[in-house]
Amino acid sequence: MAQIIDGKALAAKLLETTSADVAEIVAGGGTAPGLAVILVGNDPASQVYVGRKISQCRKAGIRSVEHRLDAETPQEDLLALIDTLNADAGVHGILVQLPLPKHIDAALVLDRIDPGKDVDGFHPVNVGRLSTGTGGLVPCTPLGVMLLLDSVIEDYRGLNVVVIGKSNIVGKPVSMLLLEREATVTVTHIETRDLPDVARKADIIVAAAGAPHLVRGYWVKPGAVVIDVGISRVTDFDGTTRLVGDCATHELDHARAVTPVPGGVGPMTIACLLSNTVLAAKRSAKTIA
Ligand SMILES: Nc1nc2c(c(=O)[nH]1)N[C@@H](CN(C=O)c1ccc(C(=O)N[C@@H](CCC(=O)O)C(=O)O)cc1)CN2
Repeated sequence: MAQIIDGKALAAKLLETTSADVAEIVAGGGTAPGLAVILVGNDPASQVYVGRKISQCRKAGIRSVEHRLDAETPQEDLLALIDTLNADAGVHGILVQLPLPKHIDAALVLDRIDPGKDVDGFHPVNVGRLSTGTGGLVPCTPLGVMLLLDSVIEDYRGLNVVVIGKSNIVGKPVSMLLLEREATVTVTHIETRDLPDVARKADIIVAAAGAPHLVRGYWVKPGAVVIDVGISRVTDFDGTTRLVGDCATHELDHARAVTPVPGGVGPMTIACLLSNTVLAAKRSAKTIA
């Protein structure tokens, strides 16, 4: 039976450490870290995620300000709000929830965030820093994936990792983090030939394709570690809906360890957002390099 890596438990631990960090900053006379969360439109899943981010901030002692904008908000208004938040010394982290409505150029918006406040790690400066291994803020989901992997793997050197999906949010940054640990990383995507054969050579699979149950049992070599980043809502015959990942976890008994969906990578994303906010606050106060 494969070990189930408990993302909820690991996220709870990280949140405890983050809360303790915040308490220490405040006890030392510093300002509590502040996070601004921008949500444009009414996407139901985004509303849930933003709600969770705000409530976790409250629990950790992070000041959070929510900016809910109408779906029709002009791009210029969103950019102007970011300019205001960039200039606000009480705001240490700025996050624009994705996806954005179609009339808004997401790249332009993300580029407008001060890189030091870019707690999502999506700004080109932070992307560059990650790819050159020179610090910066690291995107939350890839950071969460690494912490989950660190709970079962000590030494990545020479391990074969197959990343499924080449998105800017997960596939590319997680590949950079794994390269830093000297793993041998293969990034695959929709055009990759013989994907099951490629995957079968992996010691670690990071599945981030957003394709329900794409990774079947025969794709996974015995003893491999499988991190399932995908979260899709599927409807059963009787009309009930449920969340499933990119991996057919019920076929992965021969794996060494797997993350569940829900309860794996998802909770880590929010926990890492909070720890990035504290890191950004410490850097702005120059208490950390
Ligand atoms: N600005 C950003 N936008 C988006 C990001 C991001 O990191 N920054 N990631 C995703 C959405 N996301 C956070 O924003 C996110 C997704 C899922 C979860 C989560 O905890 N999932 C649960 C199950 C969810 C449920 O119960 O409905 C789980 O996997 O256990 C947290 C955050 C896209 N947008």
